[in-house]
Amino acid sequence: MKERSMDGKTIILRVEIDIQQAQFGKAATAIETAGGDIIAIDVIHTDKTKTIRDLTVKMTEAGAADRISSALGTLPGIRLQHISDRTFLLHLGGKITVQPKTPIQNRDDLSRVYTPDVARVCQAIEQDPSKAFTLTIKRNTVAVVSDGSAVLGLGNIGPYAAMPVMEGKAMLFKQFADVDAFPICLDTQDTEQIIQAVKQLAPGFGGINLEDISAPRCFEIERRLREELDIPVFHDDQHGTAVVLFAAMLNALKLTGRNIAGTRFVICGIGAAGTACTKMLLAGGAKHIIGVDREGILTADRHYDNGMWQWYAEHTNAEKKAGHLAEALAGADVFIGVSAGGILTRAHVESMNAEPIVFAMANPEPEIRPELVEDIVAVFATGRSDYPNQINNVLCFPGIFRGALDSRATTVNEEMKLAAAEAIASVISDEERSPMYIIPSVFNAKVVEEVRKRVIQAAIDSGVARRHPRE
Ligand SMILES: NC(=O)c1ccc[n+]([C@@H]2O[C@H](COP(=O)([O-])OP(=O)(O)OC[C@H]3O[C@@H](n4cnc5c(N)ncnc54)[C@H](O)[C@@H]3O)[C@@H](O)[C@H]2O)c1
Ligand SMILES: O=C(O)C[C@H](O)C(=O)O
Ligand SMILES: [Mg+2]
Repeated sequence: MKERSMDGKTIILRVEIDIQQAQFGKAATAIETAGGDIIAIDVIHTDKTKTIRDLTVKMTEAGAADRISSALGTLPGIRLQHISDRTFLLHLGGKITVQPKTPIQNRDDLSRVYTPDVARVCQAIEQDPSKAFTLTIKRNTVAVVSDGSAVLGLGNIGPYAAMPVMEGKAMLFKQFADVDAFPICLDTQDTEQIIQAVKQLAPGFGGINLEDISAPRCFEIERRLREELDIPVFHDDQHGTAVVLFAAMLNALKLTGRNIAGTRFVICGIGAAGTACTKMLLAGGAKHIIGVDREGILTADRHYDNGMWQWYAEHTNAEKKAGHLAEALAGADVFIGVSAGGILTRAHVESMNAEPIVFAMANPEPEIRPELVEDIVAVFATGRSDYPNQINNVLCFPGIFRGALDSRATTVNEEMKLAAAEAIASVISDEERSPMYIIPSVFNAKVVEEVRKRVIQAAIDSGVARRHPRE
C-alpha cells in the first residue's frame, strides 16, 4: 500500500516551449524529478518558434505541484502558462443537468407538453393527487437536502460550499440506480425552517434524502419529517452509514472469528453517523459499546444537555468507563471512527486487543491512514474510494431509494434497513471474503440490484409498500 501515502492528485500543466532554446525532454525530466508522473501529453499548438502542450501529470509526492511549478520556472525557454486541477475542471458549471425526455419540435408537441393540453393533466392530478406518482417526475425523483452544517468531515461550511457534495450524490443516484436526484442546499440552519422548507418542496419528490446536517438537529428534523410526510425521509449520514457499516462489520467479525455479543466496540464521533451506527449494532446484538466524543467517553455518570448523548450514555458503556479515546481503546476489539481526520494514533491501535478491526470512516481524511497501522490490524476500512474496503453510504442510498420508490413505500423502516445491510454483505461469498474484501465495490452491479430486491420485499412484508412491483 506504499503508494497510498502519495498525493495521488492529477494536474494539467499548459507548457510553452521555445523551440530554439529548449527541448521537451528538459521539461519532462524536471517534472519527474519534482515528483510528477506524466501520464498524457496533448499538443495544443505548434509553429516555427514554439510549441504549446498540455501535460497531464499525476503527483507522486505531497507538495509536488509547487515543486514542479518552481522547477519549470528555472528552465530557459520553458514557460508554464497555467496549472489546472482536473477535479476543478470537472466541476466547471456544476456536475449535473436537467434534460427533457422528448424534444419539442412543433406547435403540436408544444401544446401537449405545455399549455393548453397540459391543463387536462393538471386537473386529473387535482382530482386524484395520487396521480402525481404516474403523471409527474415524482415517482423517480429524490431531493438531496442539506443545510451545509456537517459536510463530510469539513464541518459547517454552509449551503454554497455544500453544493458540490450534493451534486455528487445526485450523480451517484442516477448512475447507480437511475434515480433522478436534485441537490437542494437551504440557506438556513434553523430546525423549524428546514422542516417547513422540505415539507413545502415535497410535492415534486418521491423521497427525501437528508444529507450532511449536523447532530443533534438532524434527529429532530428527520423525526418530524418522517411523521409529517408520506414519502420516505432518510438521513443518509445516519442510516446509510449504519447500513453499510453493519454489512462490513458482519464480514469483518466472521473473518476474525468474533461474535457480535462478545466484541468490544469503540465508536468515536457521536454525531449523526455515530449514533445510527451504534443503534444498528445494538439491534444486531452488540453488548459492549463505548462512545467517545470531543469531551471524552460518554458515561451515565454524567448529565448531557444533548438529549441523544443522554440516551447514548444510558444505553452503552455498562462498565461506566471514564476518560478519553486512549482509555476507551485499551482492550477494545473494534474502532469505528466517524469523527474527524487524523485523530487516531498507532499507539492507540497497539493498545487494542489482538487482531483489531479499524474502520476509520471520516471523510475526506480518515481518523488514521491505513499505511500507519497496516502491519498490526486484522481488517482496515475507510470511507474513501482510493483504499480497499470503502465503507461509504453510496453502497446503500441508491439501492434503498430504488427499492423504496419502486414499491412506493411510505417510509424507510428498520426492516428495510436491515434487509439492505444483509443484501450488501451477501454480495461477498464465503470464498471471496478476505481482509482486503469485506465490502463490495460500489461498481459491483449486484449491490444495487440485491439491495433493491430485498428492500422491496421488506417494504411489502412490513406493510409500507403502496405498490408491488412485478419482477
Ligand atoms: N464513510 C461514510 O459513509 C460516512 C458517512 C457519514 C459520515 N461520515 C464521516 O463521519 C464524520 C462525521 O459525520 P456526521 O455526519 O456524523 O457529523 P456530525 O457533525 O453529526 O458528528 C460528528 C461528531 O464527531 C465529533 N468529533 C469531531 N471531532 C472529534 C474528535 N477529535 N474526537 C471525538 N469526536 C469528535 C463531533 O463532536 C460530533 O459529535 C465525517 O467525517 C463524515 O465525513 C462518513
Ligand atoms: O459523502 C460521503 O462520501 C459519505 C458521507 O455522506 C459523508 O458525509 O462523509
Ligand atoms: Mg454525508
